[in-house]
Amino acid sequence: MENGAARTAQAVIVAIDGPSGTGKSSTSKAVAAKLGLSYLDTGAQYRAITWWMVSNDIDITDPSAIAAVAGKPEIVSGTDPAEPTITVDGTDVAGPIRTQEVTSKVSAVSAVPEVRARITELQRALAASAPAGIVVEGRDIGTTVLPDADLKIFLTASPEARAARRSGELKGADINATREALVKRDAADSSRKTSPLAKADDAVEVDTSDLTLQQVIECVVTLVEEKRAAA
Ligand SMILES: Nc1ncnc2c1ncn2[C@@H]1O[C@H](COP(=O)(O)OP(=O)(O)O)[C@@H](O)[C@H]1O
Ligand SMILES: Nc1ccn([C@@H]2O[C@H](COP(=O)(O)OP(=O)(O)O)[C@@H](O)[C@H]2O)c(=O)n1
Repeated sequence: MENGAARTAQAVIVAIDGPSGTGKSSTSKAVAAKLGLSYLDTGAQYRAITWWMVSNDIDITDPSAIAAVAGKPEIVSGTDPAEPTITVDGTDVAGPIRTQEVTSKVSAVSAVPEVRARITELQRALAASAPAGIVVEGRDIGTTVLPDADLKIFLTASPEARAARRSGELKGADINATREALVKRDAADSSRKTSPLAKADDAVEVDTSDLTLQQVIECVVTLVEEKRAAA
């Protein structure tokens, strides 16, 4: 990727991918804050376009109906890791994109190629304009969105660990139901035709099942610092 005029000499692009509950958001935010980088949660963008589809009564079982309106909503992401924001047509949707309804529909919407093309364009533009560099987290960042990233990390964790973390967040949620929903979403995200959830060949895989969040953050910070020192 070409560095724009506004970027520093050491601008660094970090791609963090992996399934739900592996620690992508928490790790990416903390690493970006610690290193003075921007931060982009690409899952929030797919959730935002899904929220718009649901709010506008688009039939999400019909990929052509989704494709026909994929260009309509204006999705804007704020990339400060201390205060990430997401708006759709000027409305703050940080809360509404986390509902059970959006979570259960996001894989179907994000499988539509026109949706991916639109969102990928936004992601590349944000990465190219981040002054000191950026940590971008998602499912296809290292493979498709930013294949020339300076560092690629693929986070994994057992379904049990991931379900325990998620049901800790969703107070009172049944752990088995949470686990099943996660595994189902992983399968949908991994099996779609257009840029599925996958580890890039040159990504460093980190199994976070038995690591604390702090250990994962330190591991990624060290990897970024090593890359910078070698550049
Ligand atoms: N290594 C870890 N050990 C324990 N809990 C973790 C770890 N990493 C993340 N968490 C917790 O698990 C939950 C899901 O993490 P999150 O960063 O949102 O994952 P993802 O973005 O991959 O879905 C959060 O509540 C987070 O605090
Ligand atoms: N780069 C990305 C990021 C998310 N997504 C989709 O968006 C959904 C929500 O992503 P997320 O990161 O918010 O999910 P959680 O891991 O936070 O539950 C995923 O299940 C994918 O369907 C994607 O297709 N590509």
